Amino acid sequence: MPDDLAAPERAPSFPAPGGQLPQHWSKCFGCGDDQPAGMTMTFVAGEGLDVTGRLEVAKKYQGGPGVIHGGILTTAFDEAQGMACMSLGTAVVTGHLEVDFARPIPLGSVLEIHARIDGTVRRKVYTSAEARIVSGPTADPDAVVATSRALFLTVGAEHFEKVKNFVDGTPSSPFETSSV
Ligand SMILES: CCCCCCCC/C=C\CCCCCCCC(=O)SCCNC(=O)CCNC(=O)[C@H](O)C(C)(C)COP(=O)(O)OP(=O)(O)OC[C@H]1O[C@@H](n2cnc3c(N)ncnc32)[C@H](O)[C@@H]1OP(=O)(O)O
Repeated sequence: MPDDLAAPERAPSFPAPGGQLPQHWSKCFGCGDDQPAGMTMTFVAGEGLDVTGRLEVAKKYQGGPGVIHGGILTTAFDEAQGMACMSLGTAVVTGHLEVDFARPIPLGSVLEIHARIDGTVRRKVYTSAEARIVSGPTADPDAVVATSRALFLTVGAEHFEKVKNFVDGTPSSPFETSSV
């Protein structure tokens, strides 16, 4: 974490504390409602540059016997820390993300992930988050079961220009075929 972190303003477009965040993209695997395979995470704004996300740990997310797959948990952190960046009012993408898995997370549990912006340097947005099991098997809202740190980069609309024709998984341009 750099020493010269700036503390950004909360964007006026960010929901009031306790308010539900909109999906950032309906086909997103993490939060979209137009993504049948997705995790349908939901998010509530915190008091500052932070959010609390919720994930129901479905059977299909199994990695080891009875527990969440580490990649799914990593995805949940990516989504939560990205959604915290919504408080800046600009689009971001993940540059780097690391996770510490502290406790097993059983299938059937409900996770809450509290994620925040720690500060910014130019386009770099430093974030962190913790996960807790708030209901279901082994629930203990005081116990942190995993933590994450991630670096996001703010991007403009041009970042998505080259890939925008692939949103439905069917390349239409420049290849004009779905076999590519
Ligand atoms: C995703 C949809 C967003 C929709 C937006 C709606 C608005 C809502 C807002 C918010 C909600 C968002 C919710 C999202 C949740 C999910 C997010 C994901 O999963 S995103 C997919 C995975 N990530 C990628 O696909 C990136 C692929 N990588 C790239 O495109 C580039 O590498 C990119 C943009 C990350 C950086 O490339 P450069 O050319 O723009 O920037 P350079 O000049 O290389 O770096 C700028 C600074 O960042 C540092 N930097 C870059 N990458 C770094 C890294 N990996 N580690 C450390 N530093 C890094 C560099 O050292 C440089 O630092 P110095 O300013 O010079 O100090």
